[in-house]
Amino acid sequence: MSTDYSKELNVALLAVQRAAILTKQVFHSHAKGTLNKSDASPVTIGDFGAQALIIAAIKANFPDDEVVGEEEAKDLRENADLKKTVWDLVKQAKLDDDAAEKTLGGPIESDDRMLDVLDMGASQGGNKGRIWALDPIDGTKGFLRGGQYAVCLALMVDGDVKVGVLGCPNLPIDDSAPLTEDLGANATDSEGKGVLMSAILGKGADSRPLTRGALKDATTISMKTVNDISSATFCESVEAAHSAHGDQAQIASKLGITKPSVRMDSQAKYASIARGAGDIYLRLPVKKDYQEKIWDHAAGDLIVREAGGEVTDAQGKRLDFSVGRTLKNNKGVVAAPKAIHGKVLEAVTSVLSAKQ
Ligand SMILES: Nc1ncnc2c1ncn2[C@@H]1O[C@H](COP(=O)(O)O)[C@@H](OP(=O)(O)O)[C@H]1O
Ligand SMILES: [Mg+2]
Ligand SMILES: [Mg+2]
Ligand SMILES: [Mg+2]
Repeated sequence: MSTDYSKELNVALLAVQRAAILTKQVFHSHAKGTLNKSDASPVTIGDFGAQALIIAAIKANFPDDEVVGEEEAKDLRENADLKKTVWDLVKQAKLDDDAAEKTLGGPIESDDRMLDVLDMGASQGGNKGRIWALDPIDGTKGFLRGGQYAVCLALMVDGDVKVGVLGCPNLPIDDSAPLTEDLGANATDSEGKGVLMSAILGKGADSRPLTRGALKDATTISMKTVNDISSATFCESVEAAHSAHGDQAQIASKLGITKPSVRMDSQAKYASIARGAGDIYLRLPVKKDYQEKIWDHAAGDLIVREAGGEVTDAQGKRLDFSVGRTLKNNKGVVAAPKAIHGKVLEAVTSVLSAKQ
């Protein structure tokens, strides 16, 4: 096993690239096979298929690694039609490059094996050993609505994130494309779209086109220097239930920001600030008891930090990925370039303490 994580990164990049072939196919089809999960959030055939493909690739290369994946096979075990639909998609999703496809272990052998592989995402996480955090489609609501979504994969070792990859099919390839409101709605994966970002701890962050997932073609990315916070661009969730739009508007106004926020689904927010298309990402809790999921943050947290940012919770604590499937030690997320993070956090504290 490599100690510089280059093999892990290579596998993760290719696995995310392959999974995105599947999600893009579903994105363009009318029937997305949407089901509602027990917490009333949606899951689609794209989520199931992408999770199976990525776990298969991880297990082919690192059989002893564990995976904390968002989805499970239960619904497919109970519904033969759904299982067949997902299997038809999974069978077809292949990289053009034979050598790369071989690196991922080739296709999954059978539909039953696909279900077993999907269920290998049941790790409870923790602070010991090698554990991957996988969100096969982050921003499922955005995916369904034609907004941003991301295929997210990160490797943690002893609870610390070492490798992070975000595949964003609907973000511009061009790192300098401005972050505009229309990237949040009516997003497409037409020409010029589709970016794959990554980071290895201590080695910086990169971006490359999603169609070229290998290590080649990478450009280094970094956050923008913000000389005047009042001109910063801040982004937040589209879903008002996922973060407190009202509190975030007050924080922005305290910082003198007059531009409206850019709302977009998924970890595309982390990706966008990491490359300086936006500057600040705020995610303040709506419900006190909601615990953020590690797969919603692991890759983005590392990519932003490696691009020169700081990511904390609303109290200024680093996100703690070592305590299970959720970030139970943290509330909220505040991500910004290192130089201004302290000022942003001051505004967060002042707005939140005024609410008590
Ligand atoms: N009440 C809540 N507060 C915060 N996040 C929530 C939430 N309910 C669901 N989520 C998470 O928000 C994620 C999407 O984040 P965003 O709002 O930034 O697009 C969802 O990921 P999935 O779409 O993978 O399920 C889900 O895990
Ligand atoms: Mg979900
Ligand atoms: Mg998610
Ligand atoms: Mg998801």
